[in-house]
Amino acid sequence: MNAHNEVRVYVRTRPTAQFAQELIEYSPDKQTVSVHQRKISRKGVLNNQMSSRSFRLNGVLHNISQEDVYRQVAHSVVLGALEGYNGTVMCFGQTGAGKTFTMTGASESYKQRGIIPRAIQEFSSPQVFYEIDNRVDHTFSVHLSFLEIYNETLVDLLSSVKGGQTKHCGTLAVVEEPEGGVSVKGLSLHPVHREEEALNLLFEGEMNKIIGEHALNKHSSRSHCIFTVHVESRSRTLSNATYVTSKLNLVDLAGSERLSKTGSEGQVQREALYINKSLSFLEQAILALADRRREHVPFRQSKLTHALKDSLGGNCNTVLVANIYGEAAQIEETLSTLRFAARMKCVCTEPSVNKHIDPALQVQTLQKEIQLLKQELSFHNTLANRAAVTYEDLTEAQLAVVKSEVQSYLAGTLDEITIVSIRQIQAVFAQFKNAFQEQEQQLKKTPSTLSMSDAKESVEEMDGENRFSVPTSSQRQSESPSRSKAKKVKESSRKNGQGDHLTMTQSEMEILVPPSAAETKESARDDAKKRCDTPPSKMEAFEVYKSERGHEINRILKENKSVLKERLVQLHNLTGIINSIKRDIDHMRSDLQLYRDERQSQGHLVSADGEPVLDEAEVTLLIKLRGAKDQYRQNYEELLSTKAEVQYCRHLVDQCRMRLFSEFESWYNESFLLPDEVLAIFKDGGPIRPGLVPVDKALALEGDEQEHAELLVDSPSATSFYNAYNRTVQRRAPHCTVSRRSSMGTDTDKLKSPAIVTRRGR
Ligand SMILES: Nc1ncnc2c1ncn2[C@@H]1O[C@H](COP(=O)(O)OP(=O)(O)OP(=O)(O)O)[C@@H](O)[C@H]1O
Repeated sequence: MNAHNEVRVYVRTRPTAQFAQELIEYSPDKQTVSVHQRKISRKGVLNNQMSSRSFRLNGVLHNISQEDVYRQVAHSVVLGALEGYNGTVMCFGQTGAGKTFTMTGASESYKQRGIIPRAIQEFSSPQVFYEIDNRVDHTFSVHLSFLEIYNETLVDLLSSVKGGQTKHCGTLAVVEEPEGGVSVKGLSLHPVHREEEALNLLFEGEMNKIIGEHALNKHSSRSHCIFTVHVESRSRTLSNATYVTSKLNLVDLAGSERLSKTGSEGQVQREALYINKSLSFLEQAILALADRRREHVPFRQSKLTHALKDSLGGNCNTVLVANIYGEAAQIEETLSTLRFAARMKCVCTEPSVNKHIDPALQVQTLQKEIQLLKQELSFHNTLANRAAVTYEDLTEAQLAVVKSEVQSYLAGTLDEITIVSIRQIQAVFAQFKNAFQEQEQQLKKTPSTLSMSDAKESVEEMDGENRFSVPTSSQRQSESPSRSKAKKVKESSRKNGQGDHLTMTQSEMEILVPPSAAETKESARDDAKKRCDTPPSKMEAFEVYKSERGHEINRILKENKSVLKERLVQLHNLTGIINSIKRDIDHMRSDLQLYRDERQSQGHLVSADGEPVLDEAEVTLLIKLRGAKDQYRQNYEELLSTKAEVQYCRHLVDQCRMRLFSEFESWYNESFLLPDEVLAIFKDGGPIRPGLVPVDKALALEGDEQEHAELLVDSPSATSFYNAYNRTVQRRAPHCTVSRRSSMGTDTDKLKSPAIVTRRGR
């Protein structure tokens, strides 16, 4: 089938003994009809001059059998319908010219059967009816409908037949389909499985047609009739959900006639008026369709044109048979019919297969596909030795794990989130989004109840013996002994005068080992009773925590801080001493040089043998210089050792602090924030354990800087800042990371480093 088709047009003459050879001439190639007429003078009298008009068509059907007519006209259209193309075969012409004979044929003679019974037969064999069970690739379902348009009224010619399917009840109406075609609402569709069933319906409909008698035809059809074969074809083997539909419209139009010629009156005359009117609208529609510049085609002017909308100019293979008389007496009507045929030939259609997708079947197909792909994935996972991954929706417990991991990651206590599936990735991103939105909400909601000065007071309250500070790297670097010396030495002697060793006994080290799941569960249960509707502020809670559950780690932290301060003082003192020695050395060197210059000017530096000569004063100076250098070296070594200890002390302090904050955060969450359902999924050995909570929130409690405190108070969950801070700390000192996944045993080993042991011994 072409993508772009012209309507095929044939002319068929009704057999007659008085064929007007001088007026109607068929070319030898049987594709052109020429009509010759005597000219009529101005006075209305015929003269001997002839006028001719030629019409080029697709074929002339003159004196040929019904079988040949079917082969030439309808066969390809019927086959197209089986392939999914819509098709229309339409007979047009003067009353009695042979339209019904062409379309339906003589019902009493099998040989003279027309296009409709032959098309039915073609459907029946071999493709559709008979071999319906034998065909392995496609199944067809065929339905028939028979519509009559009488005086602009739609009539279902098969309404009396049982077994029809009607989508809508009520009066018949032509309706536009969403996909662009048209259908007749309320018209019954009759499923057929055998040729005979189909023929029965045809004949039943024929019987119901309205027929009138007039001068030209004893059994004249007084209406337009559209016999439609609806075909649906589905693949038996393909798992895709597409199916193909088509409809084959076989149209027997009412006769075009001049009222004077039919000699009709009354009812028949009124019918003729309707018929002429609708045929005139058909002509107008054809004219519009043939003119490609016309955007609007007046299909809705009549029921006929509206019902034939997608048969005339749509995606349809359309064929017109123009039925004419051969007699001279009908030459005017013949000419008129041929003009109509010529216009129709200019109409183009765009045949295309009507593919549809069955939504239910598509869902089934996709489900099967998904199942197969899941199996494929599992198979590849097994081959690649990957852990078993499920590709189903995440359960609530799995979602809770994801949430916990994301929180830990944001808090910096988890280095990475292991990706296992797309669903998990989506859940992770959803959690990131949630976290972000929560923070945004909290920032919006939090009233600025505390001013900077209030915050400062709060910080100062926290400051003192129990105040924790995590110094930033820059702070550490800038914390020179000269700056903090006086203050820290005083503080150190006043508050931490108990000794200069790091107090890490075995029992204390155990505190740094993370609690077992059972212990944590127990403690969470104990603390659950502390829950109340409004959780206490974190600052209050932190104070309570330090004095109760976090007492031991807090004590160790304080002790380590005091040792750190001592070391810093030592470092500062040593730096002062070294600088002072260095200055002495420089002075001695310049004194020595001056002395040597003086002696050289007196010429006493070298003996007669050329050996350098030293006097007593110079020797004394040199001995002093060497002594100063030795001192310098010793102090410098001590300085290096003290620096290492300071660094290590800082690490311990950081670690203790992180631990304190982290455990406080867990305790706070479990005691006041986490709902019972979430706590319920904290199971022994399960992936979610108390303690996998953001350290950033705990860090928010530290009070070294006013800014920290303000953010903390105004927005305890303003974690972005602290996340960034925490990450920086982690980057700079990765071993300080508090991670539930890292072995705390390793951290404990670090606390026992030889440097400290050596220091303790001193
Ligand atoms: N090609 C033909 N061969 C034999 N008989 C024919 C042929 N064409 C028409 N006839 C006969 O002519 C008569 C009128 O034909 P038909 O009823 O098909 O005309 P029609 O165009 O359908 O008329 P109407 O528009 O009034 O219904 C019928 O008796 C039919 O058998």
